[in-house]
Amino acid sequence: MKLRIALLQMHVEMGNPKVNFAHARDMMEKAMEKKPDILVLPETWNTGFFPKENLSLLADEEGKETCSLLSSIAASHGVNIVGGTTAVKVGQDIYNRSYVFDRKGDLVTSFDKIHGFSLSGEPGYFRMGNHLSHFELDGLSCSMAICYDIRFPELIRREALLDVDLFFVPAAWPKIRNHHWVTLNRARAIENQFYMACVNQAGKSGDTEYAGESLLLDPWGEDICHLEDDEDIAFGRVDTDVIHEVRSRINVFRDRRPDWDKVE
Ligand SMILES: NC(=O)CCC(=O)C(=O)O
Repeated sequence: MKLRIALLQMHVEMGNPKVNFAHARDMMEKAMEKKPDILVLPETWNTGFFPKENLSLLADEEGKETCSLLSSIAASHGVNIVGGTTAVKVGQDIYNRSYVFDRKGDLVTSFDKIHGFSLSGEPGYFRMGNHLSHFELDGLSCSMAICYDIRFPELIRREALLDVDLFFVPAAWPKIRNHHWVTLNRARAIENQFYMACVNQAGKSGDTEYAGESLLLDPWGEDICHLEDDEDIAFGRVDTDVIHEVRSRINVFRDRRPDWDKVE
């Protein structure tokens, strides 16, 4: 199976959801000129990561505005959308949440970021998730982690054991640690032998300069496409035959020792 992925490396205006919703719509419409099968957005593209003074006022109530926009673009263009994340308010709680829509505009799944980035105080503002994500798009087995989550290989491996073909990573990763962003994503792709669609914010948002460097990695950890630091859209192809080829040459899923903790 072969699918074309569009990585929407977006600049996000801190604390300005109105501007960001309009901008996300424009970028999705622009990406659709090349008719990809899946659109992928970055982390917290509605509010920025994240406006501490008024997050509760700015977060999307029940995710309604996010879902309405993503669902309408998905249905009108017949495209799958991995909607990055938005700050979503449910009752008194705020989640860093991803919504995924299929080509009909139906909600496939939602997923909440698991590890709060304590350096930015995220756990004090967001309620973190407790569930793995696993879903299908056009018959492709998919999963996801959000930004800081990629520093936790034990989480990604648990997801990978669900026989994942394509792993998504929406992020708001600063330029100051861009080598961590690229290296960690590449390592996760190599060790789990799946494709990774990693989409970061670009440019300055609030006080932070984001790395950009969104990338589509193949199961050898090689770049299929790799953006620079400016806002941009990249396109690349995922081919499940490549996954089978890689796993038949070095079959870590067959050779692994889940009983390792009993080895002396
Ligand atoms: N948005 C984030 O989770 C930032 C993570 C990050 O900057 C890091 O892990 O380094």
